[in-house]
Amino acid sequence: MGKTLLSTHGLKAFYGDAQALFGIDFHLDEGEVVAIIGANGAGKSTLLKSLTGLVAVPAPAVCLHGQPIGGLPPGEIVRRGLAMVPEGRRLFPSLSVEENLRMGALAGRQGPWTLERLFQMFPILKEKRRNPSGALSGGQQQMVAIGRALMSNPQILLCDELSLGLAPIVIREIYAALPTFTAEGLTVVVVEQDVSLAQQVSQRVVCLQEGVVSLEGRSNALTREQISEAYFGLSTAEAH
Ligand SMILES: Nc1ncnc2c1ncn2[C@@H]1O[C@H](COP(=O)(O)OP(=O)(O)OP(=O)(O)O)[C@@H](O)[C@H]1O
Repeated sequence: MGKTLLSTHGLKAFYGDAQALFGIDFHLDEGEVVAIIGANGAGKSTLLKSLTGLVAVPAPAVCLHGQPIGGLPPGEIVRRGLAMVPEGRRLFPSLSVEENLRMGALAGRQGPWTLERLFQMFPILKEKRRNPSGALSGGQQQMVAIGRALMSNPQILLCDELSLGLAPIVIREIYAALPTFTAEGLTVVVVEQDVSLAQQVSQRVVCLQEGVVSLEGRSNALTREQISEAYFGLSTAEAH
């Protein structure tokens, strides 16, 4: 595995007075796919938002290539190579597929990801390039959201619940694109509610529980019991 690209150090995050993260030490090595799992409200989205400047955190709490980036404006963080596919996709529904994709390039960098490259990967988007994105199916909209993030040519792609509301066959199709991203040198984080899927698509799993890391390990080495305990705070035996 490559060297550490991104790291957090005792990361705490707040919404007003309410604390959501309680000292997260997280790291991301070059080229890996890491899955973040955890129950509703565990802090998964808050972690991603803290990395991308959407939730303000102290500068030294998040480092990219060893440089503090915590609390930088989101646009600056995109320029430094982090891009997020947000939960719920957050497209501009009245804008066309192509316009949504081009938005992603505005704050970004030069690199391998162009409109043509995305259209090769997701040919349906080429077919529908002039359609309003709001008229697409959920899976196609997710492809647009991924494509928009890739258009900024990130080093790190953070994906928040790609599978939300999608049929299993569509989810498989979306996740099948991950190896193409890593082959281009991308490092990927996926937040995923489906634990088996999270294990299948990643090399490493990090489980959050109530704002702390409750488990971390190789995806193929963690047992159901370990995950169950880390996820719910109960062992399987206790849960039944
Ligand atoms: N905008 C907000 N204002 C106040 N509290 C928030 C806000 N967003 C999240 N929280 C709280 O922060 C905690 C972590 O939420 P977060 O959305 O990060 O969890 P999550 O693991 O992503 O859950 P989910 O799977 O439901 O998206 C929860 O207690 C949640 O209620």
